Amino acid sequence: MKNEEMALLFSEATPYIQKYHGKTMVIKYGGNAMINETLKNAVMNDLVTLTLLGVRVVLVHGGGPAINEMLKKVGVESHFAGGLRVTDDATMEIVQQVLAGKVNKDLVAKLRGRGVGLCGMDGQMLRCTELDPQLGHVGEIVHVDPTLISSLLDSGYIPVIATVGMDDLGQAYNVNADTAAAQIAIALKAEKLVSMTDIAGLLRDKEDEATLIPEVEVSEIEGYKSAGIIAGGMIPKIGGMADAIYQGVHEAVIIDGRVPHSILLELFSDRGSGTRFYRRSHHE
Ligand SMILES: Nc1ncnc2c1ncn2[C@@H]1O[C@H](COP(=O)(O)OP(=O)(O)O)[C@@H](O)[C@H]1O
Ligand SMILES: CC(=O)N[C@@H](CCC(=O)OP(=O)(O)O)C(=O)O
Repeated sequence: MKNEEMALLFSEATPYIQKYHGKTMVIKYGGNAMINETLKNAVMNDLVTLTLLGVRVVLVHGGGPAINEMLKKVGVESHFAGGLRVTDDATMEIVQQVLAGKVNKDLVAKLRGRGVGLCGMDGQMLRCTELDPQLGHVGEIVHVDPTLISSLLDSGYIPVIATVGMDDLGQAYNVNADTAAAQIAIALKAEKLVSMTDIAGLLRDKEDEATLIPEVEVSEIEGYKSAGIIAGGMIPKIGGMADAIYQGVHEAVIIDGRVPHSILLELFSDRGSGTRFYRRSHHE
């Protein structure tokens, strides 16, 4: 990069650095975008950069593919309904082991001493009840207690959260990571919710990236749903985006986690990518 380009980059970033300084950002990193170690390392490096720029970063992670792999290894069959994993006792055990164990600690290890790995059971952060008896131990979040997250942020750490919650009796629940990230963002009164996934954003035709929908006004979501555009893992993702916007999170976007440094480009440049959600009355 030429010196001039470098200088331009910094001057373009300055207003954004100012805007996000001291603000809370909830970043959801989907299992499907954890393609390889190099990319995971790059994403975690970017999160450290964000904290050095004064952003209060909360990482909420998925791990669907890693759960699938382990379930296959131990011979437990798995099904999804409406984008959610049907979770019986055996599945719940694996979800807890993989999500709150391996996936969580692998990410913590890449945050160069700044990460603290937690799951929704810690500090009763994600209090759950059963969402639907047909889905088994899939949790509906009834309360988010952000105390533990806030105290870690105040101490300069990056909380790394696996979305396993529990009820008052200690029963574990499997919570979709996008749903949890949105509820956590709401409870923290976050400035921004970013979901990093393995696709360019919400597409009209999911096989064709040229059909990217760059902006969605939240009241349009129902129309997209009835047109069958939103399917599979996109269902809880879009639901989370809408909840966040309706409940006071200022910005919510889905970006392509496979693109190197997509999070830095989204936050600090004019080249916003992916799909941005907004509410008309709040649209600048
Ligand atoms: N309209 C759509 N636009 C984009 N992706 C879609 C759409 N409908 C369904 N999808 C699917 O949603 C997937 C992303 O959700 P998911 O697999 O849960 O990823 P993550 O692990 O990042 O949460 C995409 O890879 C795509 O296959
Ligand atoms: C209830 C439910 O579906 N839970 C998810 C939790 C992990 C997740 O959401 O991971 P991704 O973000 O990688 O999809 C699951 O069991 O796969």
